[in-house]
Amino acid sequence: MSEAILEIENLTVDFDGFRALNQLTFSMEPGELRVIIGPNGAGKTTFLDVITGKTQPTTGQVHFKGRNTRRLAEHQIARLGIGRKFQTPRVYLNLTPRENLELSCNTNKNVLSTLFSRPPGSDRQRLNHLLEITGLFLKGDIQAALLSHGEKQRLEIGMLVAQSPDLLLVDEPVAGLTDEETEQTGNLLLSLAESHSIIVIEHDMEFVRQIARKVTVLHQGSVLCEGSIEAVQNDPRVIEVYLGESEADDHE
Ligand SMILES: Nc1ncnc2c1ncn2[C@@H]1O[C@H](COP(=O)(O)OP(=O)(O)OP(=O)(O)O)[C@@H](O)[C@H]1O
Repeated sequence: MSEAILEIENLTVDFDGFRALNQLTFSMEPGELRVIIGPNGAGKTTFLDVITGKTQPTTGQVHFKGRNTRRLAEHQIARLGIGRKFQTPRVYLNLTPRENLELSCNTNKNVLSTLFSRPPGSDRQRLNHLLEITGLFLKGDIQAALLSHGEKQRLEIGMLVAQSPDLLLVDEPVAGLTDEETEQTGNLLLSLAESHSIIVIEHDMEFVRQIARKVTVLHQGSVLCEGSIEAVQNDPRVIEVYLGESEADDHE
């Protein structure tokens, strides 16, 4: 078995006395596409926040590619090879998808030099490849403002990939998307999974079924169970946790 790309031991995060993560232990192999689910407040976002260095754990360790990230700042962790996609797309709306991707490929360049110089051949090939895998090749030269919400989401995933991270963290990528856009985003993540390790947080179970190989269920800041989507959905502990949540919703 190869060395884990991400190894997390006994992670605890306390916010003013509230325990958001509780002795959480998690491990992931290189090349895995792991989906994390869990009811509201289970700690999913906090989990990503600790991996990226945005939140410091109260206790516990995160090792990325064998390196303890404890004393590293957010930008240093990003540079080690962790890229994060937030829920809302953050693309430059007045630039084209191609220009957005080019800026991300070369973070040393600024907007003006990107707009006024032609990229060398190898970069052009890479940009074309990114436009192809995100399904934006035919829209590569229109203003990004004209893209649909789903296309903007895929563009932002492409921008993340342009920075060549080893591990992609993707938070609720299909919230607010149509069924067709959801499927396209799923296909994009599946094709990226051939060459990246990916963690996806998602509530949409249809989408989870489309992409998931292994699912981790979080509950009250700890791992409740892990396994295939079928195993997890039939696990009585998971059923109980989700039933409890929908009963609470009914009483709101
Ligand atoms: N900065 C903070 N200060 C205090 N409590 C916080 C803070 N951040 C998160 N929490 C609490 O920690 C718990 C876990 O939050 P988190 O956002 O990680 O859950 P989640 O699983 O991502 O939930 P959701 O699915 O609703 O996004 C929640 O009860 C939340 O209110």
